[in-house]
Amino acid sequence: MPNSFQPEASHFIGGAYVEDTAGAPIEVIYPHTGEVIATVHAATPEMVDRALEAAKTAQVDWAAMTGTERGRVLRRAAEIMRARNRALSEIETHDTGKPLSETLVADAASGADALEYFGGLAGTLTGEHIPLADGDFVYTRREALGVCVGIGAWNYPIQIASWKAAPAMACGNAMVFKPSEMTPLSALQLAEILMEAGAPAGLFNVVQGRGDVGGALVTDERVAKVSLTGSVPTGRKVYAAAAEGIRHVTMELGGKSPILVFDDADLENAVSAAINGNFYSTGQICSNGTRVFVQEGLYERFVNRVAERMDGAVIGDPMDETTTIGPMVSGRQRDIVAGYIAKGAEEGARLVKGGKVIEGAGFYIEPTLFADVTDEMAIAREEIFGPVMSVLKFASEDEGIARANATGFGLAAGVFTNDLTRAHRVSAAFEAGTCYINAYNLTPVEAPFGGVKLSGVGRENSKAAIEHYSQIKTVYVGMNDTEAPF
Ligand SMILES: NC(=O)c1ccc[n+]([C@@H]2O[C@H](COP(=O)([O-])OP(=O)(O)OC[C@H]3O[C@@H](n4cnc5c(N)ncnc54)[C@H](O)[C@@H]3O)[C@@H](O)[C@H]2O)c1
Repeated sequence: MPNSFQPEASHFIGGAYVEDTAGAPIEVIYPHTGEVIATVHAATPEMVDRALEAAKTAQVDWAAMTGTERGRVLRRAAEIMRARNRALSEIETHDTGKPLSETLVADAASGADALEYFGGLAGTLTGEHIPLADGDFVYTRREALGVCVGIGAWNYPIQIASWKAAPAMACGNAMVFKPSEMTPLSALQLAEILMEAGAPAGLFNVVQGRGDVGGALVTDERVAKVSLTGSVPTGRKVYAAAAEGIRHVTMELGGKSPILVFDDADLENAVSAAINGNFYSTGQICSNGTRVFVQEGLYERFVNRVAERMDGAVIGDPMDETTTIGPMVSGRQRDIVAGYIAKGAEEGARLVKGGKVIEGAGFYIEPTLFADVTDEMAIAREEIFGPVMSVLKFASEDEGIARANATGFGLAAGVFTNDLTRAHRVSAAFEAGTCYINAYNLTPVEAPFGGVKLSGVGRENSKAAIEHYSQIKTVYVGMNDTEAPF
């Protein structure tokens, strides 16, 4: 068993690794081999309490620093993260099974972007001055919320941790982060990096555990804000639990996003986007465009071309840098996907390519293409979170938009067309938080990211995230005598 992935201890609290073996063990499985590569322990109530207390204490002095000083720490952390990109990517590949060809460019690299971006923004955060009658005025102070809780999903562990921690810390908050129990390793690395970059002990803490540990964090009275990345069912629970204490929330939840490909689209670009938007990270991406609506005139050519291009997928050892499709994160997730594939075939979709579980120790399944999918089929309605593309046929623009929006989700949407006005008209009509024109699934830190409808509330990345990690205090200044009726 490779033991280089065993962390020094399960949790990172108050600036140091902390172990408490009284918590239930959680095995970390390498999805390529099914081997246990590390074991951590779920946080006991005592660990949760210590982490929240450490965050509460650290937050006071951190918020008193200038934004420029806070930003310096974040930008230093970004540099350390970039310098360690390969080691962090190898951890992420072993934790998630995602190929190294991806983790080298999309995980810690994106986390570093967030630290750098919000590090740069920290010094610019200000309130405003509002002049009133007779010399009175109001000024506003942009203040931190306090202790924030971050809860992560397993598909982009260090990216999710960084996307939450960076804006939180830029605004003067402290954080307790709970990674997904499937992928507990890399958030500990982020905690180490932040300490090395000069963050005070207790500013960013990591506790391990399952939903019960998440639940304990969400309802603690020391917590001002909860940011969750996860599924809609978990989102409902966490949002409701946070509401009890009137806590701020950001909910980054699931999706079933549409891509509309019109007859006049550039075929190769649309096919590339559909491949990226369904098979990158073996399909385990919230904003994937899993319902690909293709206009009648291009439909057969599109389906054939996707199938041809799928022959170029390199499935296998995720540590081999030529691999483009790794295993699913777990046997359970692979079985869920296999179940959807069986249902798709049963419900009459045309299986064009793939569809089979790849037998062996790892959790592999073939990238799968279904054509002739209809709106009522389970594969067109439910989030699969695996490498399954559904292609549906449409005729008119109005029909395409109506069907694209006929879902409870609203995370992302894409349109491929060379008609300039149609591209903008369709984007305006999409019920989605992020829309793409002749592109798909790019998430630069400068752009707001988040969902509408069941896909969530709040935005990550960009200046918009600042609104979700700070609050405005109004200070009214009287410059005149105070009048009273008696
Ligand atoms: N919108 C986004 O930015 C985004 C990004 C990645 C993944 N996702 C979504 O995440 C899902 C896949 O991730 P997952 O399977 O890890 O999600 P999940 O909902 O099962 O778990 C997410 C996290 O919530 C925790 N949790 C579970 N129950 C809880 C409770 N009652 N209280 C507090 N915390 C609790 C889990 O331990 C985990 O850390 C998909 O639906 C995907 O679309 C969304």
